[in-house]
Amino acid sequence: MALKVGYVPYLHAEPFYFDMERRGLELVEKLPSALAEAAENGEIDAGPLPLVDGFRLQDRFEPVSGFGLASVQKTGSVFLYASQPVEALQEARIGVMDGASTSLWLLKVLLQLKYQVQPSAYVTLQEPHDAFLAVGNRGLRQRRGARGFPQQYDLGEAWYQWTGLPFVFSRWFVRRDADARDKALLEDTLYVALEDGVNAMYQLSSPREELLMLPREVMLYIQGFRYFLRMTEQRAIEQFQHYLKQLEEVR
Ligand SMILES: C=C(O[C@@H]1C=C(C(=O)O)C=C[C@H]1O)C(=O)O
Repeated sequence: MALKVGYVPYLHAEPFYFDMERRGLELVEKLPSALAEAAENGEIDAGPLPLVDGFRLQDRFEPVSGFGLASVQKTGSVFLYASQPVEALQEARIGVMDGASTSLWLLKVLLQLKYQVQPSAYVTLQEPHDAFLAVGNRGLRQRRGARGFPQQYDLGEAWYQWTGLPFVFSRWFVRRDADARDKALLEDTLYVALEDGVNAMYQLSSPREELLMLPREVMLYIQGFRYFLRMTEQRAIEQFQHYLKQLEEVR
């Protein structure tokens, strides 16, 4: 049986899927925030799970080598837009775009521990809000700003300025009891992704109209990510876990 793989419909995730359908893997579209549940209830066997969700699924899912997604110095698509400077967001209501999971925890860590402000609530975008978190392709489309919210912060950049580290958003996981040959196939398609998937994004000849991006902008955006997690990214994960623990303690 072909593995069912969670497909995140974001531009920066496209390299991962470059070789998958051709090799017989079945893609199931999911926002990052829906991947963990889909993994738990058997809708998918593998996928780039948000870092925070990966922590709690480790008994049934194992990492696929070092594959994952990290921003190096900034994301270009994970933004907080605010009506006032971030230091003034004490008691503010923060809207959160569908899809956010680890990025929401990154926002909480930054607000409470870096900027020392405690918002009053995290709400949906349909409810009134003083600031909001944008991710994925909607974040990309709004990269030049959001009307009514003059302050804009790239969360990957805020994290990098604070820690000097990249930020890890997701890691590839596969069901521990999946067939060994299926696991090997998945891993191999991800190695192809690292080379050919990323290269394909560097060699686009036409603009991505829906995202208002020229080929060169796509290239620069993709260059801002790492698709394989090494020592520095591992240290970044540990640093983030340390802050998540601190967040629990101050609550
Ligand atoms: C870098 C981004 O991060 C995405 C957001 C994630 C999350 O919030 O859990 C997980 C993986 C990424 O696909 C983005 O949205 O641009």
